This record gives sequence, structure tokens and C-alpha cells, in this order.
Amino acid sequence: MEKYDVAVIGSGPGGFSAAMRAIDFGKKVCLIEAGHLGGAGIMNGALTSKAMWELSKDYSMAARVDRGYRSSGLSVSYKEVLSSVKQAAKQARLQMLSQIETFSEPKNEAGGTVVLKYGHARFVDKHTLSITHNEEEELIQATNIVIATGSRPRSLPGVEIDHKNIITSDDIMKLKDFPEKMLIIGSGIIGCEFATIFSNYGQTEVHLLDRQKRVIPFEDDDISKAISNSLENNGVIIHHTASLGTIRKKKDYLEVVLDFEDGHCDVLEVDIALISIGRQPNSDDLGLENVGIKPTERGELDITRHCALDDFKNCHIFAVGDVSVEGLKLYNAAELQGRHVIEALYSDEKMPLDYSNMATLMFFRPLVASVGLNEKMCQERGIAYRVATYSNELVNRSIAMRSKGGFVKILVSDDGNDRILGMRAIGPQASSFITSIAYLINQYSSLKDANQGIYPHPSITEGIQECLRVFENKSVLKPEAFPHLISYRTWKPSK
Ligand SMILES: Cc1cc2nc3c(=O)[nH]c(=O)nc-3n(C[C@H](O)[C@H](O)[C@H](O)COP(=O)(O)OP(=O)(O)OC[C@H]3O[C@@H](n4cnc5c(N)ncnc54)[C@H](O)[C@@H]3O)c2cc1C
Ligand SMILES: NC(=O)c1ccc[n+]([C@@H]2O[C@H](COP(=O)([O-])OP(=O)(O)OC[C@H]3O[C@@H](n4cnc5c(N)ncnc54)[C@H](O)[C@@H]3O)[C@@H](O)[C@H]2O)c1
Repeated sequence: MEKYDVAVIGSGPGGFSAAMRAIDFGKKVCLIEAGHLGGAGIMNGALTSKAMWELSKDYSMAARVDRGYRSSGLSVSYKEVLSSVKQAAKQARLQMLSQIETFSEPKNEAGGTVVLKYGHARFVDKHTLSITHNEEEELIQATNIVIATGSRPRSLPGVEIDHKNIITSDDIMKLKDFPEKMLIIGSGIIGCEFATIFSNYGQTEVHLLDRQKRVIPFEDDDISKAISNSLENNGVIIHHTASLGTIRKKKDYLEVVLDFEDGHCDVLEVDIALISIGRQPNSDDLGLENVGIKPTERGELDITRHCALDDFKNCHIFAVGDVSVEGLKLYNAAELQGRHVIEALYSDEKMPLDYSNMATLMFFRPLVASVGLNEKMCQERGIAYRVATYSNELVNRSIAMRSKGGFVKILVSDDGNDRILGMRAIGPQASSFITSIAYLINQYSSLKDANQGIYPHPSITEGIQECLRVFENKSVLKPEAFPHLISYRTWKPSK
């Protein structure tokens, strides 16, 4: 039986980063993958959806008629879009394979190596895994085992996903053409991202089912409202306070009944129904019963701040990424955890993981970036705060881009320390500047520290600068002159 220092189950961002950091510590690593190399980090997930988003954004830009140009004969082929998206996935996968090949033999003094085995891994005992591939079984042993098996789309009780007309995000790349009419069930990040992508192409009538009054319900109302408005401006028809009644399969279409909170129903005919109501951890069929590990009711693996499934000192089995209960279900969270578990095992790194400055991007039109606390979180935790918003409409770069809408919103603590607590930014380039605020949060910086920055002109980041100045009543443009574009308020918990 082959023996390894570390076996990693799953090659998504969590598993791959763990395997690569283990090489740095001179370890002999076995990386096991049952499906696509790179997991949802690449295929049917972060990379492929972002490639689709980028292409759809370019197309929608070319289709504009309000910028002094008008393209003629513009057309788009879903097949060719997919071909480009597949190329993107292939490029990233080949890079991973190149590195795996490079380290199949020791390359430096530390001497770490990695072998990739395709197959489904299950625990036989605490140090032994069986790997099944094409009905052949192999056993391997490892001192430490990292479970990085990720997640899959959650199904909707009573609705059979046929992967043709009733689909999940895993099936988007199997579609043959742009649907004429599409219903997206679930208005979380995946639902709103695909609503943005398909509406950007303008080939599909997109309906979005939202159980509540606002999409992206975990964000503050002003953010959710801005996202709702921008989706609607892009042509998406949002059915707020609706739940799915029935889906009936007809010969050429789906007949869908939507039940609304006020008691009325709407019947729609669509070609495709996309179910995007969250994701389910891949913790079943891992033989966890053989090693005494019981997932939570939701199927997640309950880990410590060092990603251990038991007391760290006595633990040989760890879990990272979407399968775990900790952190946000994001690419960067999985990668952070994968790196951390190996550093905690083989170095002096003993600080528990801190997710407070983890930034997120949501790929709508325009982009939404977030880091740290929002008003809802502060209110739930009873944290007194001051909050300011500053519209991009007052920022010269945004004016030059002829870009409409978008704003930054910053929260600072109202406890005399003026600590930066969080930021939300809606607008172009939000992805590139969110990390500057993430850094300030990580450094426990105050408003005074943050105001030391000198921002380049003309840049969208000048909106952050002005927003920070609003707290100290030092902004160049004043809330009194632009009450609908600049706001400031405070909140304290009631005693
Ligand atoms: C449509 C979509 C868009 C997304 N966009 C973003 C984004 O823009 N930004 C962002 O930060 N996040 C995004 N995410 C989330 C991100 O992709 C995940 O959080 C991340 O991939 C989780 O990484 P992971 O390593 O935990 O698991 P995964 O990436 O899911 O990888 C797990 C791997 O384990 C393998 N596996 C499972 N069971 C076994 C087994 N028993 N044996 C062997 N192998 C096994 C699977 O085949 C899979 O390849 C998106 C997700 C989706 C679905
Ligand atoms: N840009 C990004 O960072 C990015 C992009 C895509 C996905 N992701 C990750 O993928 C994960 C999964 O995304 P998701 O959008 O599937 O989940 P989600 O948890 O973000 O949203 C699910 C939505 O479905 C709704 N819902 C739940 N049950 C429903 C039902 N029976 N009927 C109608 N609606 C229902 C919920 O109210 C919620 O709005 C997210 O947690 C996110 O972290 C991240």
C-alpha cells in the first residue's frame, strides 16, 4: 500500500492549496479527485461563471446605443460563448496539471512531491482511504488527511431536476442555445449572477423568483434594493414574495405556477427553470462512519478554528472549504483554509483563522464588493456604528465613464475608536479597491488612519476618500447640497 504524509480528498481551491502548501514543507502528498480537476473553483463554478459574465458584459457593451456608436449586425452564438468559456477552464486546469507534473519528483531541498489520483475516496479507517475509479479499488495510507470535497447544488423538494429543462448551475454549460424564456428559482448570489449574464446577452426573457421582498437578503436593504433595481434595468423580471407552486412539463415548455404572499398566483411558460437555492456539502459517501465523524444536520463538517475535526493535537483528519461549517462558502475562504491547515500542522503558525476581513465580489451589473460588517450584522450583534454613503455620480471618473448608479457605503464603530468595520461598494472597478478597506479592517485601523491615504485622480476610489471624509464633515461635496447622493447617520443599540 502506498504511504503518504498528506492525502487530500478533492482538488478544488481548498484541496489544491492544501496540497501545494504541503509540498512547500517537503511532504509527500496524494491529491484525489473524483470529478473535474479544480472543482467548482473552475468548472461549473467560479471560473466558468466569471468567464461567462465577462463575455456577456462585453456583448452588452457592444450592444449599447447611448454612447455615440451603434454596432450593426451584432449577433451572438451560445455555442461559441461556451467554447470560449471551456477554453478558460482548460487554461486554468492545464496550469494546475503543469504544477502537479513539475512536483511529481522533488524539485527543491525540502523535497515535497505530489501525485494526482482520479477516483472517489472513502475512509476505511483513520489513516486509510480507498480510491475507486472505473470499478477498480486502490488503498492508500496517509498520516494526515484533508477533506476538501466541496459542495453541490441543493435540490428543491418535489422538483425533479432532469438536467435538460429543469437544471442547476452544473448544467448551464450543457444548454444548446440561449433559452427564450428562463425562470431562476432562488435570488441569492448564483441566481442573481446568472440573471445578470443571461439578461446581458438580451436573448432570453429572464424571470427571477424571490421569496422575499428583496434579492440578496443577507445584505442591507439599500444594497439589495440597488441590486434589484439594476437587475430590473437590465431587463430581468423579478417576482418578489413568490414561491414555487408547481412545475408541469409540457411537450415544448415548462408550465410554472408561482404562488404570491398576497394569495394570488401567476402562471408562466418557460423553456428552462434554473434551481439556485443554495449548496449542499459533499459529506455523504465518504465513509465518515468508519472514523467516527458525524456531519451536522445540514451535512457540514464541524471544524475548529484550525480546521481540525477533533482536538488539534490529537487530530489527523481535517476539513476545509465548502464542506466545512466555518467561513463563507467562497473560493478565497476555501483556499485560505487549505493553506492554513497545512501551516498549522507543519509550522509555528498557531493563530486561529480570522475571516473578518474576507472580501467578496458579486458579479452583477454593476459589480458589488463587500468586506466586513454591514448594518444588519452590527444591529444583530448590538454594535453601535456610524455609516456614510457616497454616490459614484459625484465621482469624476465615474462621470467620465458615463456610468450611472453605484455608491460606496462605509461603517465605522461609534465607540470613540472610529474603527473601520466594513464597506460595501456597487459600481465598476469595485473589485480592485475592496482590498484596501479589507487591509484597514485587518489592521484595526481608525478613520484617522484611513484618511491618511492620498487617492489618484481621476479614480473611482476617490468616492471612498470622500465617503471617509463625510464622517468628519470634511468632504469637498456636502450632504446638504446632495442629500440624495451623500448620506450620514448613526445607530446605537437600545439599552
Ligand atoms: C456557479 C458558481 C459560481 C461561483 N462563483 C464564485 C466567485 O465568483 N467567487 C468565489 O469566491 N466563489 C465562487 N463560488 C464558490 C466557490 O466555487 C466555492 O466556494 C469553492 O469552489 C469551494 O472550494 P472547495 O475546495 O471547498 O470545493 P470544490 O471547489 O467544490 O471542490 C471539491 C472537489 O472535491 C471533489 N470530490 C468530492 N467528493 C470527493 C470524493 N469522495 N473523492 C474525491 N474527490 C471528491 C469534487 O469532485 C470537487 O472537484 C461559485 C460557486 C458556483 C457554484
Ligand atoms: N461571486 C461569488 O462570490 C459567488 C458566486 C456564486 C456562488 N457563490 C457561493 O455559492 C453559494 C451558493 O449560492 P446560491 O446562490 O445557490 O445560494 P445562496 O445561499 O446565496 O442563495 C440561495 C437563495 O435561494 C433562496 N431559496 C432557498 N430556498 C428556496 C426555495 N425553496 N424557493 C425559492 N428560493 C429559495 C434563498 O432565500 C436565497 O435567496 C453561496 O453561498 C456563495 O457563497 C459565490
